[in-house]
Amino acid sequence: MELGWLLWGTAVLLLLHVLMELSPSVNFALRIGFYCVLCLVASGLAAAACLLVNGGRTVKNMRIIRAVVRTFKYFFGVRFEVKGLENFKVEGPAIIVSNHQSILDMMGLMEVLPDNCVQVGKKELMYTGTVGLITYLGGVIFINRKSTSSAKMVMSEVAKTMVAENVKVWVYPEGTRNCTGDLLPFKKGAFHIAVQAQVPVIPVVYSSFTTFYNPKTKLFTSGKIKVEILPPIETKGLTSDDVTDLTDRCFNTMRETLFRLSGRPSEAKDSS
Ligand SMILES: CCCCCCCCCCCCCCCCC(=O)SCCNC(=O)CCNC(=O)[C@H](O)C(C)(C)COP(=O)(O)OP(=O)(O)OC[C@H]1O[C@@H](n2cnc3c(N)ncnc32)[C@H](O)[C@@H]1OP(=O)(O)O
Ligand SMILES: CCCCCCCC/C=C\CCCCCCCC(=O)OC[C@@H](O)COP(=O)(O)O
Repeated sequence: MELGWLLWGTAVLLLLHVLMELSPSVNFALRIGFYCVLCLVASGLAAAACLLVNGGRTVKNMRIIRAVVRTFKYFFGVRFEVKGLENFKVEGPAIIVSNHQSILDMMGLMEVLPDNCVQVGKKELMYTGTVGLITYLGGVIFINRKSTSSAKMVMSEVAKTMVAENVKVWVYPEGTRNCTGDLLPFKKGAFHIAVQAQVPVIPVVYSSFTTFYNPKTKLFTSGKIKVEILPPIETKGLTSDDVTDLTDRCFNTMRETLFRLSGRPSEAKDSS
């Protein structure tokens, strides 16, 4: 009886392996499916740990979430090469901005996440079962992207509480996932908060995933992600009139870094 199950199990695994070798789209679907199942199961377990250790919604839970998510890279053969971690060592609160390529970014986020740091996320994440529960318990700030006025109100409230509670806030200023190897224009919310709270902006750049991950071509193999934490950009003395300039400066620095980390010649070099 047990031998029968073992044989069936082996046969199913072999079949999946052959299918994955034969068809890139099956390979892609299975790997992404596995990632989602892993997130859902790990979130359930982490949520129980968070409730037992910290009792409810608090940024302290991010330490537990970070420890769990840091094991995910071994399942997918993803390696990280991190530079500039010392730039996170600024005293007190800060706004961290980074590029957002895929749902896989949660691995890169947790790889470098400093203590006392929460993220801004779309409110739809709350309805993803255990993943929604863990984002809630971790203190993620939910915004309604369909309502600019309510998103702006939440962001302005964040500018006040982050200073009072000494937390860093991680924002994806592109506002959506973008896996093209370039950046989308930045939305200004993160930079408004930084100026309102008079806290530095710390840019973080992840190299392009396109060599090992591309949902359009159904590519998902193992690969290396370079991460660079750039020096903080001070905002002391800046006013709302300076937000556009601050946004542009940050965008240009991050775009140059993205191209350098991804081995793509920058526009300036292109035209020369
Ligand atoms: C254990 C296992 C676990 C496994 C799972 C792991 C889970 C781990 C937990 C971690 C979870 C992380 C979750 C990450 C989720 C990532 C996301 O969801 S990304 C999507 C959501 N994020 C964002 O959208 C952030 C960036 N967006 C912005 O900053 C936007 O500006 C906005 C505030 C949302 C508003 O956007 P929009 O409505 O599109 O309007 P704009 O064009 O940007 O702005 C209009 C206008 O208003 C000005 N303005 C913007 N903000 C402010 C402000 N705070 N104060 C004053 N004015 C503001 C802006 O300048 C524009 O005016 P202008 O004249 O054109 O300049
Ligand atoms: C009971 C309901 C069950 C629902 C099950 C849903 C399954 C979801 C399972 C796993 C998902 C793992 C995702 C980890 C968190 C990813 C956060 C993220 O990257 O969100 C994307 C968002 O930033 C940008 O959104 P868009 O690019 O604008 O879109």
